[in-house]
Amino acid sequence: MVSDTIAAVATPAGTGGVAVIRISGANAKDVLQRVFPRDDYVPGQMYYGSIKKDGQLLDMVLAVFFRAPRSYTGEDTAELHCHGSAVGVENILRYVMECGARPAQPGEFTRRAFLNGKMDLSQAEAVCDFISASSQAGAKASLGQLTGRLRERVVEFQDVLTDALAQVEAAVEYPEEDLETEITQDIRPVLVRLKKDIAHLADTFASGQIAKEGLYVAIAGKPNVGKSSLLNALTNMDRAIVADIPGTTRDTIEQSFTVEGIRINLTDTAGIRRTNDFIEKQGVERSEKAINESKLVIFMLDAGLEITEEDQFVFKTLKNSQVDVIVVLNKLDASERLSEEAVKMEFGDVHPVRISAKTGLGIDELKKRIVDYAHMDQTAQEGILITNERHRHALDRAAEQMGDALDALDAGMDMDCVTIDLNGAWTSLGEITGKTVSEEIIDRIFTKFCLGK
Ligand SMILES: Nc1nc2c(c(=O)[nH]1)N(C=O)[C@@H](CNc1ccc(C(=O)N[C@@H](CCC(=O)O)C(=O)O)cc1)CN2
Ligand SMILES: Nc1nc2c(ncn2[C@@H]2O[C@H](COP(=O)(O)OP(=O)(O)OP(=O)(O)O)[C@@H](O)[C@H]2O)c(=O)[nH]1
Ligand SMILES: [Mg+2]
Repeated sequence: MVSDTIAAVATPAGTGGVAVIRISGANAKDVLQRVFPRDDYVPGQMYYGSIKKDGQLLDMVLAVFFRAPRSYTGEDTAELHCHGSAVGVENILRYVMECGARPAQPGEFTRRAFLNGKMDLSQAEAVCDFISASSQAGAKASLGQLTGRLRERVVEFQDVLTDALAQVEAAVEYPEEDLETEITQDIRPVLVRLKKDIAHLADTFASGQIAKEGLYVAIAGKPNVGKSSLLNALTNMDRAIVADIPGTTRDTIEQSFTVEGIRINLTDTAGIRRTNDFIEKQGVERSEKAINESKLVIFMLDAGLEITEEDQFVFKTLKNSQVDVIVVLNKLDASERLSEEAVKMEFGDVHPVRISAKTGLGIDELKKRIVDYAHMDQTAQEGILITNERHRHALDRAAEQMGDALDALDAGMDMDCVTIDLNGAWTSLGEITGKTVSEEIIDRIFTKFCLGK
């Protein structure tokens, strides 16, 4: 494959300790030779020296050359490790372009790595996810994929399919030998098992989403129960205005924090109640929207008050939106008029967390309850978590096609039908590794990358 030579700054824009310029393509060595002349470069060895243009010093740098295919992209690649000066880097990059490279497009280095077989599509996507990970859990999930664990699993699935297909094809080819019954008996359990494994992997998407994006949690309750105080206590910030006036919070307030490496995206909402106030009404609508967009809602009650119609109104809203709920009894530092029994009588078999947003009592326990919830649907197999909608879709589709194949088998349909479904499942799986995706999809994936990657 002939490819032109691309270059870009691989490190973030601006001032830094060191900035790296990366050059990749058939002419990478020529370009390097011109900006950083040497007799030869031992691949992988770093050399210290100057970059001079028309006798004028641009920077003192470290340079390294990697020979194809032993590089990140699989092409000849050179790197210039410059001082992290915005002006200096600009000068060197311009010089590199003048010496025969052209600016790389976003994701173009990794795209070349993919096209040269250095990694599959799931690994390339994981590179992007790892860079933008905002929590330990997200970093861990993407790093697992980056090292090829998802690819290996998918290839395992495909190998099973390939074997099954070979057997089915034997039955098609020698119909007179009545192999069909025998083969059906042989492969049926294998296919059932495979379908289950594929579906199981797809199911890790719920946990994968939490790892990647964080868990979306809203705080809901009638006005003045202490929702904003709880947002401040959980995030350890003075983020939301707190006042002893019902209806203080008008708009939703979002703030993220992490517990045990899991990102929690918390939304404080306006107290929900029936109101004729125009602004408050819109606040309530936004609260309902925030609740619908959350997986988990902290339903807050004031322990100093009996349950009121307003509390029941909030609870009804939560029931309607079918979110999971943690009930919290707040203001326990002040008084306790509301008993746990009364709460259970009203709202069912909940285990309220007893807190004081003011003193911090019970906040750690509440955090633990939230983290336990995040771990609840942990169905990870061998630590692989699906974090990408595209991958989940492909797995769902493959599981569906496996189901179709089994139905065809059980209905005693023509073996050709089984072959079509199994081939379909194989193709769906191939979308994850990139074996069976269109150019457009590959384009779409790589243009989302950052420049220099
Ligand atoms: N300076 C620098 N640091 C970096 C990168 C880079 O491109 N440059 N990477 C970019 O993302 C990551 C490391 N990824 C890399 C992956 C493969 C190869 C590579 O040269 N592979 C060859 C040879 C392996 C070997 O010598 O054992 C190969 O696969 O054949 C280099 C970097 C993170 N750190
Ligand atoms: N004693 C005590 N007071 C609290 C506690 N939490 C909140 N408060 C007080 O209750 C009042 C209302 O608190 P907020 O946090 O503004 O309540 P809110 O639910 O956000 O109210 P709205 O935004 O109006 O819906 C304030 O005066 C807080 O100081 C608590 O744990 N104990
Ligand atoms: Mg508030």
